[in-house]
Amino acid sequence: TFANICKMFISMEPSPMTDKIDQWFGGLVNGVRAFPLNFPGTTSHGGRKCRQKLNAFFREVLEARKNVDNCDDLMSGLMHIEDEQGKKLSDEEVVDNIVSLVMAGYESTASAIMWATYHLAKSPSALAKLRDENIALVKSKGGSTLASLTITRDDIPKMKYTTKVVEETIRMANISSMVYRVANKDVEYHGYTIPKGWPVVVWLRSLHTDPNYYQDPLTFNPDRWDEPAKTGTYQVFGGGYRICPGNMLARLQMGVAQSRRKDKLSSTAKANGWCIHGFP
Ligand code: HEM
Repeated sequence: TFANICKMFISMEPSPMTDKIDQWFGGLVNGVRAFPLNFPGTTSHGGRKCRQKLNAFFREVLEARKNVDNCDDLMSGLMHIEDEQGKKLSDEEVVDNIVSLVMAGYESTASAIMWATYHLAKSPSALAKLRDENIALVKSKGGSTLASLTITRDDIPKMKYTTKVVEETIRMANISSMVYRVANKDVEYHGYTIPKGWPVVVWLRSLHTDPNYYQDPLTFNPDRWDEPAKTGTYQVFGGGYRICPGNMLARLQMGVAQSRRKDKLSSTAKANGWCIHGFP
């Protein structure tokens, strides 16, 4: 996947350098999730260093493009895009967009697919239902094996159980466990006042595991999505103007990944004694 990202974003072919960039992104993601202690040796500090290396690298690519740009990739698109007044993005904004898009769109979906694998492996009944749906889909398209299944847009509405698996996975996995906001007016909350202008961390994970909203919240139960969540209680992709713009793409990618599931996951899980570890 990362090799594809490098091709699409900066027309770069796989090389030892792309491996290095992948590692820097890994370090950056760890740093973002870590406690923000910025001194040498901490994960947060390591993340900041990775970010500096990424900035320097993408800046170099961008500078080289200023002389000759015959590429048809994301960086080129960002360099040339103009708003209604003809204003272009600054160099810093181009680099920031590249870094945030890779961070937001790559690790997030990959982690979510990993968590789906984990939960399905621990839940043989859910895996069996998913498999039944996939096999029915294969047959409806005249195929005989899961490997032959190619999902098209028309298939998506038929993948009802798959959709429930996807929603239940992202509810439980909470890949983005929080969003950041600023209070735009004084807010009273449980006897406390959050003054206007204060930065606030909205801890989404507690919302999605609150027994007031989700019965038996730590149990993986895709069928709970037979009923929609109560308004405001499901914000895996954030909300409002800043809602994740990749949310439908992520759901689609996760759904397609589920269509190739084998039925041997549960024995692998048992053999390996898998257990849940929260994100740091
Ligand atoms: C399971 C996968 C994903 C999850 C759980 C997720 C979750 C989130 C969350 C919670 C936010 C913050 C929204 C807010 O502040 O209200 C966000 C922002 C964002 N996401 Fe995602 N995301 C996922 C996949 C993706 C993908 C695939 C892309 C792009 C290809 C993407 C691009 C972005 C961008 C650019 C932002 C920043 C939006 C802004 O600040 O205006 N995300 N995402």
